[in-house]
Amino acid sequence: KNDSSRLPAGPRSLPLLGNMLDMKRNGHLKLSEWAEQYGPLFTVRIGMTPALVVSDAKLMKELFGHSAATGKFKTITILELAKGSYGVINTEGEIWHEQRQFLIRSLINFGLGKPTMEPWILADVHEAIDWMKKDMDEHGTVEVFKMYKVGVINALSCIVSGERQSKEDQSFCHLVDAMLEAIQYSVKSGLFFLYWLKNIIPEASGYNYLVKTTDDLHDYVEKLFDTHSETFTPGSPRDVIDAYLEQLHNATDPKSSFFGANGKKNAIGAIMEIFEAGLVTTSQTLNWLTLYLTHHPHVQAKLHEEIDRVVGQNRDPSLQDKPKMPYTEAVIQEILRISSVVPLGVLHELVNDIDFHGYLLPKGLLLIPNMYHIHHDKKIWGDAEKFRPERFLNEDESRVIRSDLLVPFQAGKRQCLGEPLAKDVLFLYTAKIYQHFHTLPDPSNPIPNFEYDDGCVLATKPYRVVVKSRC
Ligand code: HEM
Repeated sequence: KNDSSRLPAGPRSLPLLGNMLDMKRNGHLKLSEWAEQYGPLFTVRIGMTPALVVSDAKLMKELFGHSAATGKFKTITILELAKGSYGVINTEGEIWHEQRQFLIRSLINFGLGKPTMEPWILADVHEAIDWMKKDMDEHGTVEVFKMYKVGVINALSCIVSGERQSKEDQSFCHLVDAMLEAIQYSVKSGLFFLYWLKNIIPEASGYNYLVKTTDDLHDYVEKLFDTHSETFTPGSPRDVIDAYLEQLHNATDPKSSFFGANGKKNAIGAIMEIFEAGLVTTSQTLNWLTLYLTHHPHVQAKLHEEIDRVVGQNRDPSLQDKPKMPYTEAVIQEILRISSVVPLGVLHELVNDIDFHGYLLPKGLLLIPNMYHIHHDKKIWGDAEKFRPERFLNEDESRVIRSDLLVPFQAGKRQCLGEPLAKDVLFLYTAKIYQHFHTLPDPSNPIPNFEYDDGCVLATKPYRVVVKSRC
């Protein structure tokens, strides 16, 4: 039954475009404004399609935990990025379930939470430190984002293909970057939500660019796959790609999502998604971290004090130090809250009608998790716009408070599967970079700019900092 009359009220919308004009720039701020006006559940229209906006963490967890909420909104990225609905992010139903379980298992088998992972990540941080010193000597300031991106892509590559990218050859990083840039552009142009724009303005909407960058990344990953298959020995997988090859090799049931040509498409889709979903989110979180720490010297000083006390200067930080470093953890949690790099999460679509808090939510309804609002709601956080890690510490600052209201990885059945990896990378980078450096404002640009480039991901404006060695 498709009865949208039982949806909660929301702002008035235009025919054909719905509320898209209001949401075109900084849509998350508009949705936050509407949440103040209409409350935790309200309806907007993406083009002609109704979407329920959920602006309360508890309701969001409840709704996204429902199995009917595991469908996906068919954005341009779903239709183009994995060349159809393949992989994990872009699939639904049995295929999604099978692929998600397999990817989680493979990530665990090849690194996640394993002692082998830590030296890989630390090797990249050491390299980032050398780069920063070099950049500093040559230019007097450093663009940290460049280093963070290379480091994160290497951490992901180690698990996926067992290889690190050489710092001289950043071709893979550029491919992922170009595709992510194309997605950001498609959000700004409206194409991301209004797929039909591709037929009217394929160039101006960024459609042609999106197809090209997606094809380039797809071809690169496919080649990686094919090269792996030349040296792969069944029964001895070396990394995530080998694990897929093994699974494809053993798939005999034509109904399996690992079988035949579709099996390979799912595998390539999933590998592309690890980089698409993991790179920009994690590296932008680190980028925000350095921006905030640089312009909040008292927070940086407290972080330095904790690192010096627990780790000292004679060894690398380790994940085992985490429980003894509540301030470092609180800084990371506060960055995840204040930057909200994925401000509206990923849009889902209901696969069945459901009753929810007195409303009949129809099949096909889009679901928007208003995470930015949840993280910036003054009723919850008080001084929400202030960077204050202490909000995540108990009174004597000896223990981290884990808040149910912090939901950067979304919630429910499709919650980010890279969360543990992202958290390890964030911890080791923060502890190692700030063990080694003070970061200070660029003297030629000393006023902090916390504005962002809008899109699926909130990116900092480009900035540079001065780094000063502490050892
Ligand atoms: C700070 C870093 C990260 C943030 C903020 C983040 C955030 C998110 C969010 C909001 C979702 C949507 C969940 C949903 O649809 O319910 C998601 C999904 C996903 N993320 Fe992450 N992510 C991060 C890092 C990573 C990393 C490092 C990986 C790599 C393994 C990754 C892989 C994925 C995948 C494969 C999905 C799709 C899950 C599914 O549809 O079942 N993410 N992420």
